[in-house]
Amino acid sequence: MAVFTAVTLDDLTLLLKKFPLGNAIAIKGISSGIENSNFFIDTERGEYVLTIFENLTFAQLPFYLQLMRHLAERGVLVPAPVPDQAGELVVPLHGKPAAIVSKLEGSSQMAPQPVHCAAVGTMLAKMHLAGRDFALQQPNLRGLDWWNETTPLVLPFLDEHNAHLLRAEMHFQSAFAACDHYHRLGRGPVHADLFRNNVMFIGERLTGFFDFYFAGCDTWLFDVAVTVNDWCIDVDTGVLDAARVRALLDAYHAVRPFTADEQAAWQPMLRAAALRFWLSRLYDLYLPREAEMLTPHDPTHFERILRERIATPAPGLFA
Ligand SMILES: Nc1ncnc2c1ncn2[C@@H]1O[C@H](COP(=O)(O)OP(=O)(O)OP(=O)(O)O)[C@@H](O)[C@H]1O
Ligand SMILES: N[C@@H](CCO)C(=O)O
Repeated sequence: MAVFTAVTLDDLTLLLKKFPLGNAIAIKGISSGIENSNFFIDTERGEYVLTIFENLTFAQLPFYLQLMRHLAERGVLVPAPVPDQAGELVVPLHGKPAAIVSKLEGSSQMAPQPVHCAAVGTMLAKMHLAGRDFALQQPNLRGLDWWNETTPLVLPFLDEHNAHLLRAEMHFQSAFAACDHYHRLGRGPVHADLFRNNVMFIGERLTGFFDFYFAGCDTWLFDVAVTVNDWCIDVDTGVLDAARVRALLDAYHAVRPFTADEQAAWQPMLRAAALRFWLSRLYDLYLPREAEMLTPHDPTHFERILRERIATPAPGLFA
């Protein structure tokens, strides 16, 4: 159950007085999700999603919501935030920041085939291109600096085998981030968490990307690597499925062609993307925040993926 802050129909009626959405008709808590309180709301103008942000502050939210607005205005399929009568995208509700966004149709595709991966690749490339003229800047808050801060916090909890892997990979990634071709990689706003559960489909048609609350400015290739490490694997082993990898990468390449620098950076970037989620899952498991209310995700999944990416080269970005 992931409604941490309750909202009644009366609360919604009051809130909607500030929005051009007509009267409130119904509100229903959404049970999935571990970060925020989410609700489907029915209004006289249609169906929307209301989110109360449990951890992000008023100051942090404009980057995410304005990015979603920017992308939606450019035809990228993402929830469009609804401004209130004063033009604000973030409003207070029960003392916490809240936002209303359009509701995407469809559901998550948790057993993707190449056709789904191709649709994700196409939309991801469109998103990267559409983000090029986005004015706000925010670093990826789960990037190398955060890995450096987090590694010493989780190391004491690891056995020698995993501690060795983590130290060695941090060493490898620090060298990678310092090399010339890394600095030539294309950059911009990235989703940075585009897992199967953050994309909607109706059948084979992609209807939208959502949950932008780990977005930040980073290399586009990092976003591709995060996405491939989730969409194109056998979930039990972490081994890449060549047909799905090819479908996703070819579709992306057709919209925004990969560069030679990206090709050279691809194998280390897949490792970086695995490390990022291994670390965050270790952190959530061993150092849970006070407000954390649900079971953390299993870190061993990403330990397995990291070991597999080190052991087995992935298919290249292009032929
Ligand atoms: N714009 C939207 N349109 C349709 N459904 C949505 C939308 N936003 C959220 N949802 C639904 O709400 C659920 C929870 O949302 P979300 O994943 O953003 O929650 P969270 O607590 O931020 O998540 P997470 O666990 O992924 O960190 C989603 O699985 C989806 O079913
Ligand atoms: N996608 C992340 C959770 C944060 O959305 C994970 O699987 O660890």
